[in-house]
Amino acid sequence: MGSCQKDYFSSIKSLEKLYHTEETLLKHAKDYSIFLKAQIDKFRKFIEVIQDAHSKADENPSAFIGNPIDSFSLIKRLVEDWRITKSQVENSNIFEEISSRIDSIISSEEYPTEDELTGSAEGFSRLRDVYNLDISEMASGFISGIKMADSMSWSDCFYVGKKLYEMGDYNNTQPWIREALDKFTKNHNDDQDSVEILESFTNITVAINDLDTALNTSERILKIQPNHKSAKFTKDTIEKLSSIFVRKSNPGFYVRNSYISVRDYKHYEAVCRDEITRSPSEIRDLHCKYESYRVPFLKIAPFKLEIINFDPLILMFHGVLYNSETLLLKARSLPTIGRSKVGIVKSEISNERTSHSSYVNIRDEPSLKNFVQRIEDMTQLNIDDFNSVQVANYGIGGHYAPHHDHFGKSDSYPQYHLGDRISTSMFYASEVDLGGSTAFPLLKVNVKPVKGSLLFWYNLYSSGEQDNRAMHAGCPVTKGSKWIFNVWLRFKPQFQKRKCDIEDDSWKSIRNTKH
Ligand SMILES: O=C(O)CCC(=O)C(=O)O
Ligand SMILES: [Fe+2]
Repeated sequence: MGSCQKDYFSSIKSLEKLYHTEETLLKHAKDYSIFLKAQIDKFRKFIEVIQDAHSKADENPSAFIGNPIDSFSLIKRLVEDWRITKSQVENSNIFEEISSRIDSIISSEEYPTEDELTGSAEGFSRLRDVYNLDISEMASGFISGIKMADSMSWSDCFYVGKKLYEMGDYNNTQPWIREALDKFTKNHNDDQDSVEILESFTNITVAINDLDTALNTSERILKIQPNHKSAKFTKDTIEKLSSIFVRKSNPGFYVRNSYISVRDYKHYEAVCRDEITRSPSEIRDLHCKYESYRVPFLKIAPFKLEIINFDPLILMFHGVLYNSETLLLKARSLPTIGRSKVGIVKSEISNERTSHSSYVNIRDEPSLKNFVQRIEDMTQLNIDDFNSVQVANYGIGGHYAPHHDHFGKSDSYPQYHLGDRISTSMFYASEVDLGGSTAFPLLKVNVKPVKGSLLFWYNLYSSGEQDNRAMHAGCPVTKGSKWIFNVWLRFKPQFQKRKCDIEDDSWKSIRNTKH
């Protein structure tokens, strides 16, 4: 041993040194156990929160996730919280088994992606915009005055804000971040653990130019850590700036999606909210009737027809879709259903239209023979060239911004020789719990979905000119899910069916589009 011998046992001093070494080890061990305990407490809390949510859903999971708050929380938990939990478990090296189990779920193909969380947050902002919802109310689980879910946590609200920020929707970012901060402040004391969170609040509020909030959070950080560099920098900069400029408490810029031309969009939103409606004299002559169109079969079972608008004609036929037909069309659409696209020639995914859709070839389905016949009976149009039904499904916050079903100016659409889309026949294939109506902004008409009914309208004047008054939209779905089946018939095969005016009556567009 020679010179290597430390002779600890012979030296109190040396033993004392060892004692201190062990003391340090012990401290490390304690730190480690505190860390583990904190991890376990966090983990337990995480389990409790999810367990809590699941026990409420046990009886009827589909009703539970059928509202925007719970469905957002579910996706957020899957996309964010489970990933974080997984990495915490991994780091502690203790739960390798659990980690690999979680991993196999997280990496499975069905697992929601970041895009889903983004889409869900975007739906939130749309609901708020279109229905003028109050964010605090939403965050406490209320939508349009109805209690739909438990309160959202501060981090749920923060993630909504963060996602909206990433999407460039800065105007909607601020209220969510402020709501998150309010919740965080109510439920936490400012201590060392808060610093990182307050930093995130500071960063995002600086980014959206909400400098009042950024100043508040950096001052709070400095109370906990007086030498915190970036908080100091932020505070100093804001104070310097405000000695030069008058500080605004609102974000200094306003960005929304490019398809929103503000005036028309505001008008459409007001029609969705039933804030803009027709006057009593405009609706005076509307009525319901039994209609058999001189078809012998319909004499026995006439259509229940509701006239929604006279010019342009909008009709609603009630009780014209059987459950068996709904199930069949949905089932046939499922293998190919995907995110809806817009544009006829070069169609692409857009947040103008946030639904899923696909086409089903009805000529392949002998059991849809009556369904096809019914379309002919209702529309009184020629259906020889119609072969496929578009099946579309909207989730919460899903919508279709105002648009025309006619082809616009393009002459390169499919089967051009058949002419433009003369009419739309749209079946409502589900009840929608809240929202999801079909709005005709220029006509101030807002039709609520009724399962099993068909909404019919013309997109062209009888002269064949495009009738722009028929502009329409699918208002965002607030609760539940919306299914529709679309049938578009073409102009040219109707030459013997719809009396064709020689006069170009497109001037009506100009006269009737004022609002
Ligand atoms: O969802 C709606 O109510 C409207 C759908 C629509 O306009 C379309 O699919 O072209
Ligand atoms: Fe449409």
